[in-house]
Amino acid sequence: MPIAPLDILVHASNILLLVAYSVRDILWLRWFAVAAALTNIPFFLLQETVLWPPVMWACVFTAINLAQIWRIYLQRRPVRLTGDEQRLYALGFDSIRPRDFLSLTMLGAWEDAPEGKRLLEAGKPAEEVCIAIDGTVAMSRGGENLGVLMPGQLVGVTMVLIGEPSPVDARFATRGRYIRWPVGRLRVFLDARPELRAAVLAHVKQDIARKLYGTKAGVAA
Ligand SMILES: Nc1ncnc2c1ncn2[C@@H]1O[C@@H]2COP(=O)(O)O[C@H]2[C@H]1O
Repeated sequence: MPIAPLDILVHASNILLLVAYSVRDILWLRWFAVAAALTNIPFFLLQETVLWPPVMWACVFTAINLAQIWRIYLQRRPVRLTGDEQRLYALGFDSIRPRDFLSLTMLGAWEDAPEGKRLLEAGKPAEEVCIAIDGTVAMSRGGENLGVLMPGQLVGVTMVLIGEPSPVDARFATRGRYIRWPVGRLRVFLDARPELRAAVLAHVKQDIARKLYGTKAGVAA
């Protein structure tokens, strides 16, 4: 059976669609789907009576696929961390994927701290969890010095976990720089991302264990 020249477009389009359904990467699937639709459109346009409905639907599918392709490229962009983020990442967050880590830091706010800046007030609940990347944080209770937290250690996390007011004051013993996350926003954010939540909780457990046993990254008296 001879193949009409215009029918070649339909065959080519369906072969492209076949390839689209065979690939495993969603990005390639969408590119082949776009190619299939664009190959098919001239077939409908070149009929004696132009077949507008399939042309219109092919355009709709192509637009959706192109928008999704754009989104996938944005998601797959290499992650670039700022100086602060790189420093924090190196301070013990390297078990978290850089892209997840970036979304976590974007939720927080970076601040410079003068010496004496208070992060926790005895008797008040911790509303924020903080981590210094520079400077040390001294803890005290009733004037008694309880030790210092080093850069990379969480400040306020045990209070957040047990839901009780802080028994200690925590203040920067030196000038420093730190990131802070409001507890409420952090909870909502992590509840929607179970994998990242598990990774963050693993990090929290390690942090608490180090504080408990006073390892080199733990509380220094
Ligand atoms: N009674 C205490 N004695 C010594 N350190 C404490 C005491 N209570 C709390 N801390 C420390 O103070 C820190 C405040 O931040 P975290 O809750 O992350 O972890 C807390 C502990 O490391």
